[in-house]
Amino acid sequence: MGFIDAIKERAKQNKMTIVLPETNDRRTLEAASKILAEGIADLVLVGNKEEIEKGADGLDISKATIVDPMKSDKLNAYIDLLVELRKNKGMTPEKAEELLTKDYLFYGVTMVKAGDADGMVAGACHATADVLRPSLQILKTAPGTKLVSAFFLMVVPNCEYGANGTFIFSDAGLNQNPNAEELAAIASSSAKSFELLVEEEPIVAMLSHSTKGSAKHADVDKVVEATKIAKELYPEIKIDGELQADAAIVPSVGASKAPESEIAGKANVLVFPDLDAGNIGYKLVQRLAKAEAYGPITQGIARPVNDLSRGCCADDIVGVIAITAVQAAATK
Ligand SMILES: CC(C)(COP(=O)(O)OP(=O)(O)OC[C@H]1O[C@@H](n2cnc3c(N)ncnc32)[C@H](O)[C@@H]1OP(=O)(O)O)[C@@H](O)C(=O)NCCC(=O)NCCS
Ligand SMILES: CC(=O)OP(=O)(O)O
Repeated sequence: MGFIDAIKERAKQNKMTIVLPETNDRRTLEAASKILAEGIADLVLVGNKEEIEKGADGLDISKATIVDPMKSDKLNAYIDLLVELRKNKGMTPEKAEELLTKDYLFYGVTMVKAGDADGMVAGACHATADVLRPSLQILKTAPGTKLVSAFFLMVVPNCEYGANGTFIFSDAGLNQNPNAEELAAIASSSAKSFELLVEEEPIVAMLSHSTKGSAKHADVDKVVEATKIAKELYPEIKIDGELQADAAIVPSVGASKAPESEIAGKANVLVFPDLDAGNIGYKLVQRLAKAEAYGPITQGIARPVNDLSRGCCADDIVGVIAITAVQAAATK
């Protein structure tokens, strides 16, 4: 069974409730109809009932719960919750009502915070910052986590590298220029996410344009330092760096460029030095190698809220909803 089919089966066995706020997006409604037909999760669609039903013409979304913020009997409780959580940041009841009724992302995240949904998926028609900012502000980080980061679960067809072509690419969505400590934290979270979602041992490569001193630059020094920190803080993780991408995943290149490394040539978790590299890298593999790309999946938020690329298709949304359900079940 392939990666995403295995995730769907796991989601079906422990059904979670996922909220979808982008109900004006046809791909989201198509994904909703597939999720409900396959029994992968229970869904809450946020928006005006008539408009959603019109947008879903020809699709069966009858098993979804539709919540209209303007008519919701929870609105006052959510206003109070938002004010309580953000009063130090200037949140007033008026602002909270405006956010909750006009911005469905805020309504969805607040539902998750209140325990009325287990997770949220959005981003088909909102930029990543607009999806992640309310999530970070309202849900905050999981216990024991300081840094939230975001990865793509990549499934590359006909690929012998990684875990039969399955990889985590991290951080490909959130932290723009992580320092060495932050890169080490991203490596640790990504290893845990790989274990949870792929159910295989993570083998982590800290990527660079240099392999074991082949190039000299401050950017290389950052990755070397991050690798040192990660090895000290997380001795249980199989990790090495700095490695170029070919040395990280291709056994013959790893053996030639980094013969002492136990990781080189075997990596399945690729930690990129910054968001430029991670985001550009995932999109190239997705488009040129025709890989499935699920994400950006967040790690380290108290409850799962996951993002999408605006270039996604309905099946990508189905995959991210199933992944969100598995993350939610693991933390419930
Ligand atoms: C996600 C993002 C919007 C956060 O931006 P920001 O400017 O830090 O936002 P804010 O300052 O409003 O922060 C919001 C809250 O999140 C917290 N936060 C921000 N980044 C965080 C992180 N990585 N981990 C944990 N908390 C974080 C802040 O501490 C803040 O908390 P507070 O409001 O309670 O004090 C920003 O990192 C971003 O734009 N990233 C790039 C996204 C992107 O364009 N990706 C490319 C396409 S996938
Ligand atoms: C993940 C990502 O790059 O998102 P978008 O394509 O929407 O900018």
